[in-house]
Amino acid sequence: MQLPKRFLDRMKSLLGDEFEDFIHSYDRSKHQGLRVNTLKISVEEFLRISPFKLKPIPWTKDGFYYEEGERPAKHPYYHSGLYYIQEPSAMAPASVLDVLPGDKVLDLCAAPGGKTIQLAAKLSEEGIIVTNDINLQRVKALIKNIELFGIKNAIVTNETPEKLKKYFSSYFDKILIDAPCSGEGMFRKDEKMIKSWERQGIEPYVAMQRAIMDCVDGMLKEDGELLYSTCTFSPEENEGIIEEFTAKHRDYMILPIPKALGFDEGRPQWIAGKEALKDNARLWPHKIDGEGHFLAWLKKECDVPMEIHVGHPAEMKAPKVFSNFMEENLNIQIEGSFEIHNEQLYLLPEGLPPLKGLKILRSGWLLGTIKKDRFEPSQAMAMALSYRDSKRVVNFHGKDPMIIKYLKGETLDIEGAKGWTLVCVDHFPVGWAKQTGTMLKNYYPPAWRWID
Ligand SMILES: C[S@@+](CC[C@H](N)C(=O)[O-])C[C@H]1O[C@@H](n2cnc3c(N)ncnc32)[C@H](O)[C@@H]1O
Repeated sequence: MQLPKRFLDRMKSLLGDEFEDFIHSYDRSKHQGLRVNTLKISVEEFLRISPFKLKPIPWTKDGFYYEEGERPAKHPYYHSGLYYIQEPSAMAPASVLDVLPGDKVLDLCAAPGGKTIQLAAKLSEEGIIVTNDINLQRVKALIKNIELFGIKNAIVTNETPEKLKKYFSSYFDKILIDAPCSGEGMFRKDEKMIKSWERQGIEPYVAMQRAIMDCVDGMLKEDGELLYSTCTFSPEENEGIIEEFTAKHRDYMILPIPKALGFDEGRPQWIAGKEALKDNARLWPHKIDGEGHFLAWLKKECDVPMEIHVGHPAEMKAPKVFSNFMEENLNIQIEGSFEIHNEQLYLLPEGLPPLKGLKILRSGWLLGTIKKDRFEPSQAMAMALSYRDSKRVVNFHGKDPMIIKYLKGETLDIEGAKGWTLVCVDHFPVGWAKQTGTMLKNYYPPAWRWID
């Protein structure tokens, strides 16, 4: 791999004796990881049914290395949202941020959503995750992942941090800023990053990171926590940003990130910064089985806990067509506050402030479309149900060729009682079909179809 000379010279002067080890890591192969989606399956159960040989990733309970040559994205279990494929070091930020069920969480730079899915699993369906990205194309991938992984309590926005700040004043318990960065830590994984680095360098990213960080304080509650992460080595984008932020916001304390997992200390000496920056973590490709990352974990301190009052959207009961749909097709009652946007019915998470004026692409659980007196259930609904919730289920074994036919969008010659039918692989839902009596009409979304 041809690394830029400017990059090598800088790393050599920063790392000194360590440089040789660092540079040799580029001759080793990259590591592949997957993370079990605990919203759908426990780690123990997944390990029991896993078709792959897996080895634990030390810094996250649900993450595993898989071996070279395996193709987990080409398995029906991937289509049922049982796991997300993610670079192992990228699992660290959401693993360190201490998200608890019931928290209100912001993932500010979220697309395509690897960390959102991890944070949502920690919420265990209680609380809210607002997941945002400034890039609309990337938000589309984020929405697909929200649906595939069965997340019901996400608000997906396509906004600037400045605008979000106006709506979510002192609202969040936890904020993740997985900042846009120069990507030096990803050179081994993705050589395209080298070209982009040569074109842009680090300066534009430092400016973006500063602007983003300027907005987060207003959105975090007192006593709340913030995790800042990048996948780059340059001190200006890492310790430099945290030094500046904590100098501006004296009520923030740097929390120590445990180092027993192979993580290294932050390097205040590289920017003449304060000692406390050592509590940040650096993940080095020559010290762990993963790519380069930086993590800073901060807490906003307060003396007296503050009561935050937020407005609530008007309550709306389930519309009649949806109640009829539930009665005919489900074994459960979906209850709460509903909202209809462009014929689409959503179940809203509880405790939202008024959001009129924000560019929202998903508000909670998209249940389906109301077309006059008909209700058509969504893929997002299928992916967040359990097979027990549906009155009619067709279940295929993971190795049954019929499941691939379904995932390819084909009609299946299977007889059964008429009505909406949840199609499952080993009892994990993958989508809807409509049973006509003699066959299953396929409702698997064309954009999600299996391609050989
Ligand atoms: C490192 S990537 C995020 C990866 C993501 N957290 C994940 O785990 O899948 C950084 C993201 O920040 C977004 N971004 C850049 N500037 C932003 C801004 N000012 N506000 C919000 N998002 C921004 C980019 O579009 C990009 O998707």
